[in-house]
Amino acid sequence: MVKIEAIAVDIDGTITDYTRKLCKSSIDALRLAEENNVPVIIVTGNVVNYAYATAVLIGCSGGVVAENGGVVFKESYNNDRVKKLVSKEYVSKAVDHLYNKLGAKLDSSLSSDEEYRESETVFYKTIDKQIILDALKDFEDLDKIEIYDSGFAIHITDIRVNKGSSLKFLCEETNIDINHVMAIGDSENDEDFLKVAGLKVAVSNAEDELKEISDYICEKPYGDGVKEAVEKFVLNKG
Ligand SMILES: O=C(O)COP(=O)(O)O
Ligand SMILES: [Mg+2]
Repeated sequence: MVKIEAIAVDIDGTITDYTRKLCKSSIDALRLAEENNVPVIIVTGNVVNYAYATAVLIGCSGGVVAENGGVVFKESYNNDRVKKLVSKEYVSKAVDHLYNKLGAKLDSSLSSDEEYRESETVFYKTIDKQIILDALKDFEDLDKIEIYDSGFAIHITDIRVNKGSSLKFLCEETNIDINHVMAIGDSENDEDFLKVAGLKVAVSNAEDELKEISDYICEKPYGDGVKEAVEKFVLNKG
């Protein structure tokens, strides 16, 4: 069994419940990991300031991958702590295309944190993903973007980055061997970072596609699943 030297963990649906409330069990488990010198990296589709606050409030020291890989944050970057890894050029073009096709009905679904998003655009699931996919069928740069359904929202991101490529980048910058990272997630936007990590874990509420690529599927959902994985693979309690 590979020795776990860091944990990479998703936020929504993994350390939170389905209403996005943080699970106490995951807070306790991740703090215990940190106390055992296993840093925790937050890997999320949320914006960097939201992810940063989550990391600080829990006590995670490993840095942050935000916006599905578009932005990373690490304390040790000193004056350059937040790094934007891709431009919003193609995403913005895609969003213009969507507005041209679908008009004002998109407005009510646009995520309220859009003004903070550096590299992607997010719509609430009040609009159907299929409507977005259909409207983008004739978008000229369709091969430059990716559409994810995180289970909580629909993300339009740049194909050049994902949670996996940016986790790798962050690990290289901070001298963490990715083969010794345990990655935990719940949804389709987590596949890329589970794939690059040494140990791939899905919480029990995860979608089937993620479970299929995982080394371990938790018996428990959400934060209780995170606790289960930390106890089993980091604290070696079973
Ligand atoms: O931003 C979302 O829609 C979900 O966020 P997550 O990647 O932390 O689950
Ligand atoms: Mg999630």
